Amino acid sequence: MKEYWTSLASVLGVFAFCQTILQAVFPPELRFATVKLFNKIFHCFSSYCYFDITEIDGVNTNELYNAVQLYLSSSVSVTGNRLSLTRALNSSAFTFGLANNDTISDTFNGATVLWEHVVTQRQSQTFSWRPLPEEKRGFTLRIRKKDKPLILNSYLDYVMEKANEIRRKNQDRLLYTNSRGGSLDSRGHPWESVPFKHPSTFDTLAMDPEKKKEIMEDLQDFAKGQGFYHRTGRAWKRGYLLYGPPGTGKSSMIAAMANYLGYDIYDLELTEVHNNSELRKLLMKTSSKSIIVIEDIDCSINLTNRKKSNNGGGGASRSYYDSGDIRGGGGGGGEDGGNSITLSGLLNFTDGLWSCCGSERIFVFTTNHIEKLDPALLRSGRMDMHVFMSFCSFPALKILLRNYLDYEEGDLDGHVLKELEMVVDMARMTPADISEVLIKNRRKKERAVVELLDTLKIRAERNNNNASNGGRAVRRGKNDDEDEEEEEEQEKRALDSESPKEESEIEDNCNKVEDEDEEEEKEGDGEKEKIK
Ligand SMILES: Nc1ncnc2c1ncn2[C@@H]1O[C@H](COP(=O)(O)OP(=O)(O)OP(=O)(O)O)[C@@H](O)[C@H]1O
Ligand SMILES: [Mg+2]
Repeated sequence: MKEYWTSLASVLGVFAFCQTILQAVFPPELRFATVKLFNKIFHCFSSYCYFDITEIDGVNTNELYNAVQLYLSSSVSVTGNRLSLTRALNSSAFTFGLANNDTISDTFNGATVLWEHVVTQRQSQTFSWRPLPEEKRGFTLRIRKKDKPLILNSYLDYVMEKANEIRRKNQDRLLYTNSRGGSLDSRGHPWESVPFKHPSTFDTLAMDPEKKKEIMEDLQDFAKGQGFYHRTGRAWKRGYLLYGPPGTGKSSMIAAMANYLGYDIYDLELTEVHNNSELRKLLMKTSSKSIIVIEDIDCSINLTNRKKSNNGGGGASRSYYDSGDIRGGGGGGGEDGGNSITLSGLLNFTDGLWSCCGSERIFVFTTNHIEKLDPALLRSGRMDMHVFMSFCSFPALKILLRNYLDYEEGDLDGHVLKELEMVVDMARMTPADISEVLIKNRRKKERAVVELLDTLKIRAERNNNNASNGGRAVRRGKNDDEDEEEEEEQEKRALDSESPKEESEIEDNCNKVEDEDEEEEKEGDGEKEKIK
């Protein structure tokens, strides 16, 4: 035993001596080259090749890393022994993942591959312009050399496709916002995200069925149109402009689109963007299969060369200038601090070369005042589809009755339906107004219909009277904003003063229905007693 320890000590001694000589004689570059050479020799004799898929690729987040993580989460949950388990904030689903530095094998077309999740601590002295995550994460894929030409590309395509499928199936889509201003998070993202759970779908959306069908088909064509866009040399993107009065379902339509296609939403708050280059960076950080939304575009950018100052209502704390710029009120640049996005910057965002960095993206702009938009924004090819979200029509009303009261076409009395049809267009009520009436009385369906009919009739009559007092409307117009605003104010005040009357009338009618209900109940009780 003693002899064994003596020989071990002498071997270690010789090894240490050689190392000291090596360090003393050879410079570090040579030592590094020697290690590299050894590695090369080792790889020559190894029958495997390795591919590193790092989480952050230079400055961008590597889409493949996220896809692999998702793809493995589905297979890991079944087979793995050691799993990492996460649940994102507000998310309903648990996600299984490969634990740090753990491995899992997978088979594809008869070949076996091995995935390793590699997590290492980032060295603190690493210099970076922005804060980096403390850990460096990545996956290493090991494939037999002989399998590499056969499977590598098709396997990675398969992984990407599967990951997309899983995401869509999980319904785990994200709503991104740039409300943090220009600052980046530790992974270099300017966007913050929350799980997107808006329940609006094309089924619940009250609008003309023909128009709805057209939009759904257009979306389907777009989603399946990779080949078409490639063949025709067009960027794989599409623009929608949704316009119409408040409460007609523009935002609901965006949610329905996202739910229909399974896309994420990027809700771009222009008032938080300080200049064109920041806008471009935001665009670069959006992923494919997403909808990029700018709501109330007419309020975010001055397109009419009118001087107007905004006192900060509704989050639009900006001043507007003749140049068509918007300047960041809170951007620290003051009026002339150089913080501005221009209309051309915005057009480049949707249409220029930068708009193609990524694919399969839909741009949606919404506005209540299409007439205020610059023709450049409306030019054909820029916003491919202009969708007018109108006041509630009769077909849309039927959808609301079905959704809120569970009334199908034949359930309602034909006479009531006819009456509804006659007044609904003239009433010019938005689906939002109508759903308010319905939701208030959803437990008493008949009362809901009576109240709705009364409200529609009163509104229709008022609109009729207003139309016959047309002189007022002619006097207005002339592009005089102050007049316009004052008239809006007056109408609002008139509306307010009318509403008590409306309510009392409606109340009377509803009381009638309630009395009838009570009588019916009494009769019913009487009958029950008789049966007893
Ligand atoms: N077409 C519609 N179909 C179903 N519900 C609707 C529709 N339009 C409005 N609503 C209801 O009214 C609410 C407000 O609608 P929404 O926010 O989509 O309107 P909007 O057109 O985006 O309004 P704004 O111009 O003020 O942003 C929705 O939550 C929804 O319940
Ligand atoms: Mg909206």
